[in-house]
Amino acid sequence: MQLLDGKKTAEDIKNEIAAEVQSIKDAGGKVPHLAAVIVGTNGASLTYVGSKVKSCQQIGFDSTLVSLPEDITEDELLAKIKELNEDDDLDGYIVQLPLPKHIDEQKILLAIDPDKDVDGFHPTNFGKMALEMESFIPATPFGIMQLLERYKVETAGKHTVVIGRSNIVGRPMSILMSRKGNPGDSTVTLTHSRTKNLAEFTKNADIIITALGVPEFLKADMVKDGVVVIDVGITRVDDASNPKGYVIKGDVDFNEVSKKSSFITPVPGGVGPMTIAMLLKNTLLARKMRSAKK
Ligand SMILES: Nc1nc(=O)c2c([nH]1)NC[C@@H]1CN(c3ccc(C(=O)N[C@@H](CCC(=O)O)C(=O)O)cc3)C=[N+]21
Repeated sequence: MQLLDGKKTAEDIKNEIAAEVQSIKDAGGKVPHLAAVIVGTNGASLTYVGSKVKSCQQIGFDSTLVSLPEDITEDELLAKIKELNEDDDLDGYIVQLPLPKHIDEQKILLAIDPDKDVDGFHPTNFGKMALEMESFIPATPFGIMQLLERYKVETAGKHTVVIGRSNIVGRPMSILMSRKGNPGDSTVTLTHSRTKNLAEFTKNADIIITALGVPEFLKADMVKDGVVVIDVGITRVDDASNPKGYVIKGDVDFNEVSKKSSFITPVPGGVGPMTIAMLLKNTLLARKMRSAKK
């Protein structure tokens, strides 16, 4: 069993980006500038946005945190987005999801300038991804592809089973694994809450990618020997014995499933840190594209 160490790989990627930022600076250029919009306060969202800001400082990006009240109207949020689209200093931004229920998420994502959409959630970028054109790849799927690439996990001709069809992980992941190239060239099954006999699929999978949010859902008897397991689940489970008051659990029963795996990601320290690294990578790409345009 080999661990796919997201924490270490994310550090490597951040160091590579930091070196590029330094050479931009040396050449007298403008460093990338990333903003995050967060509406209201949710513990997990704050953690994520907090580590993003910290990473920006670490690698020499400019960063802006746009904190908006929970009761902001849709029109007010759209006005803010227009402002960010027009801000010439800003290279890319994300609008942290989920948004409060009174705001139409689709409408907000459509308003983001696709050239600044470093989350890759705008239909233009999603479409380009599906058509194998160059685009911003959503950070979590992009991070998973990087892990597979850097650890030289074979994917061509393999049967990949994705569990979960969310717009930000499961569905884009199924598209990326079926695209031509390495990693890719996989035969993909996208499973979800209406799938019957899920274990019949997972037992036949060479690669399993779980993005479900159900702690320890995937058990050892659901996988075959030598399987590659990518665990995208991160659920906070109350735990009074932990100083934080909670522990983070993935979708995979790691202790048992790891015994049968050829490669497996841990939680925490797997896909999560990669997500942040790839968001930074997309922001660097956005900066390069914008400077090439002028
Ligand atoms: N527009 C938007 N884009 C996102 O990419 C996005 C989002 N909204 N909303 C929330 C989810 C969640 N997400 C995480 C990223 C990193 C970790 C991460 O680094 N996790 C650490 C543990 C962190 C902890 O202690 O909670 C780990 O897995 O090792 C977690 C969660 C990005 N998301």
